[in-house]
Amino acid sequence: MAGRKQAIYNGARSLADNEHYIIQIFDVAPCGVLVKAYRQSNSIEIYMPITEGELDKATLNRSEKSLSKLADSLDLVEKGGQTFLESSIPGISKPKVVPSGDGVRQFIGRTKAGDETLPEFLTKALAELCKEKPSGIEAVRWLGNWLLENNPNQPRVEEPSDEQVVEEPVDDNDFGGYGTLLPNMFQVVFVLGGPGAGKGTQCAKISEAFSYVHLSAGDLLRAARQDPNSTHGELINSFIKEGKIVPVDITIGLLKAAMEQSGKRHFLVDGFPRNLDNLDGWNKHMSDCAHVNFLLFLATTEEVMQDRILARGALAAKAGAIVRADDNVETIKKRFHTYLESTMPIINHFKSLGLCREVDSSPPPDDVFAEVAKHFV
Ligand SMILES: Nc1ncnc2c1ncn2[C@@H]1O[C@H](COP(=O)(O)OP(=O)(O)OP(=O)(O)O)[C@@H](O)[C@H]1O
Ligand SMILES: O=c1ccn([C@@H]2O[C@H](COP(=O)(O)O)[C@@H](O)[C@H]2O)c(=O)[nH]1
Repeated sequence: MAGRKQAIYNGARSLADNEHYIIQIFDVAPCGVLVKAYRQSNSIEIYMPITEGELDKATLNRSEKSLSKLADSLDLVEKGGQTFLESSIPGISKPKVVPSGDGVRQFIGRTKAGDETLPEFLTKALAELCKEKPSGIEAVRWLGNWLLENNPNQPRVEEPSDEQVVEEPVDDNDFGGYGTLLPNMFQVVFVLGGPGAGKGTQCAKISEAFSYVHLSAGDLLRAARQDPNSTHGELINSFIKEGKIVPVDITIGLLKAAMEQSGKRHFLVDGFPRNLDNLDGWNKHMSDCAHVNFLLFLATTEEVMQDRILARGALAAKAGAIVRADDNVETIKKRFHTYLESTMPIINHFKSLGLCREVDSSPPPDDVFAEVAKHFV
């Protein structure tokens, strides 16, 4: 199409490889525009389609000024061993690596169909087909019906809002976030802040207002500590009393099991990842099944946090409830130390990725929530 159509923009410039390129933009309305960069030295052409939606988001039109701005914003990027054109204008999607060759096999291999991978699901379907032995076109019809009936990803009546999201095509670029977002993945917001910053309080409000499942890593560890079947009870106990961070394999095991058992897709992971070991463990065990949308950071002073924790302990004691083993001045000091030394670098890491949403959690709970909610709408 680009070859036969008249370009609506023609220009020339050097790109990141210091080679000279002819840049042309073709109008392919109503689909959008097509950018072509032609490397003169070896006649290589690189194309970049831009949809009408992206043009709208980027507030670009087909005027000479807009097209020139678009052409000036382009550069080359390398992804997955391929060279793409990329625009620095917000609203225009970043190029995606389309799996090919062995990448296709890996992509299909890790795509989930319920609790199974896609190849496992398809193997089961073919095994059922062999048992039934329909012939001719009937075999195709039978297999189609079986896949439709047994597809674990089809919308379920009891989960309309979550499933609706799962069914929609997901655009990683619109979404941003940490890790690759594939259909059916868990979607996660990490919630961090110092001890007593109000993470649990805000998570309760978010989960109520926005249908997220609240998973507190601390609560899961405390529950596992009490579980007579858990082999880690004593270890967890000693780590919590010392304000130290429990080895990640234990915490990830609890988080992953809770996510899978919930049958839901959207989670607030409260109080995790608390250190580099936690983040590495997450990347190792969860990156193929979970996408982190952003990190919510509840920030307040050490004084406020200490007052809140001590008040929480006093209130529990007064009510005859169990006082947390770490809600005492001695352990609070150790928890602050761990927070500053190990957790702040994780928060700063997410800041550097542009994925940290910070809210001052010093005001009363409802005022904090009014700010927090802005990040979820
Ligand atoms: N904005 C707020 N203003 C006043 N008190 C608050 C506020 N947010 C939470 N609290 C109170 O402070 C105490 C600690 O809050 P919360 O349990 O939500 O914090 P947390 O960050 O989850 O703590 P931890 O890390 O110790 O689990 C609770 O008693 C809670 O009721
Ligand atoms: O990922 C985690 C979360 C928590 N811990 C330990 O539990 C306590 C209490 O956690 P809260 O989030 O404040 O309820 C924390 O001090 C750690 O000792 C953990 O090890 N890993």
